[in-house]
Amino acid sequence: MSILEVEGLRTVFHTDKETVYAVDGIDFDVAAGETVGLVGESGSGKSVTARSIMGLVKPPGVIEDGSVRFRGDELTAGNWDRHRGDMAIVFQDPTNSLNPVYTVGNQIKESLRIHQGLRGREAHERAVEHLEAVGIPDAGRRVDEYPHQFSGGMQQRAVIAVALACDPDLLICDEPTTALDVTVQAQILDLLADLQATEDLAILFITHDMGVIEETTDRVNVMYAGEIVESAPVAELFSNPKHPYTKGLLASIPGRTATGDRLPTIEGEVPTPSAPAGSCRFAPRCPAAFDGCEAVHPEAVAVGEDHEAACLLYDEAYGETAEDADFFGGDRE
Ligand SMILES: Nc1ncnc2c1ncn2[C@@H]1O[C@H](COP(=O)(O)OP(=O)(O)OP(=O)(O)O)[C@@H](O)[C@H]1O
Ligand code: NI
Repeated sequence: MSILEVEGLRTVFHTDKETVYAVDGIDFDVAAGETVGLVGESGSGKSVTARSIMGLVKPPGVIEDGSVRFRGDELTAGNWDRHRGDMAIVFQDPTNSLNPVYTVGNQIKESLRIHQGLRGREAHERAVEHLEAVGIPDAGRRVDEYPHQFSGGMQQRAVIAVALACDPDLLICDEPTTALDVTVQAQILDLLADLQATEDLAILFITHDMGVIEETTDRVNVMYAGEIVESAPVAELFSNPKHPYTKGLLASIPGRTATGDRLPTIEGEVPTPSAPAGSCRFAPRCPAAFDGCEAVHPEAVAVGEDHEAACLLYDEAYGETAEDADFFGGDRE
């Protein structure tokens, strides 16, 4: 059963200069106990998606269209408060998530008080348990320490403990390991996998790193300039990528392409979507683009079992005219 359903979500920013279609009509679901990935380069709309789900979009941003349902309850009708303890979010930088003037324990206890009505001794003991559960050694002592006394990795563990103290069903992780060094990053990913198994958590995992996606997720949504351009179960996406953008992201994983010491990367960067999509937003960077791509907006079509891509190469009406070349270094010498 899906606990989160996102349908036709459109979140725009009305700035003085232009309207930014940061999230432009996306659909995806997260089932109970499942880890769903949202991957794309910087500026593709991942964080705005997370904020939209959590009800954290602030002016000049507005959810203009679509639906976000938590266990069937429409959140965009202003119902976020009813689900405050059901969903939690962990951001990239733990230093911004922890309050420097309170002990780590007090921040967990605050969450326990609000969401579970626990106080005093009971809250204290539970806070220690939460720190132990996220792998903080000597938790009974460290519960009374301040965030600055924790290393970066320990701070992110503490942030996760605070998030879990409200006993959520859905945890959104927005680049939770990007600010950490590689070893610590791996430890945090292991921790999330363990927690998911023990707490039966659903996780929406946001990252720009395809390597992390492969290790962490069950299902992947690839995002580009406000749109989901491909979605599939993780093994299918990695063995049988369809969208040229996905192929480009995969080719940039170190060690994945056969030879050569230079990583093939996609040239250019994600454009700011400042007009409704009338064409493929990836076309200007796409090695497989053909005439139709600049004129027609591609809709998502089935390209395999439980696998969709929004690319004219796979649209019956257009794909015939294009050549499905093996670009991005498939057989590079
Ligand atoms: N407050 C804002 N005002 C105007 N535009 C915004 C605002 N916040 C985000 N955007 C725009 O929305 C788009 C998506 O941004 P978002 O932060 O969601 O990207 P992202 O995929 O999370 O990137 P990153 O990997 O860098 O975190 C970008 O074009 C960004 O400039
Ligand atoms: Ni982001």
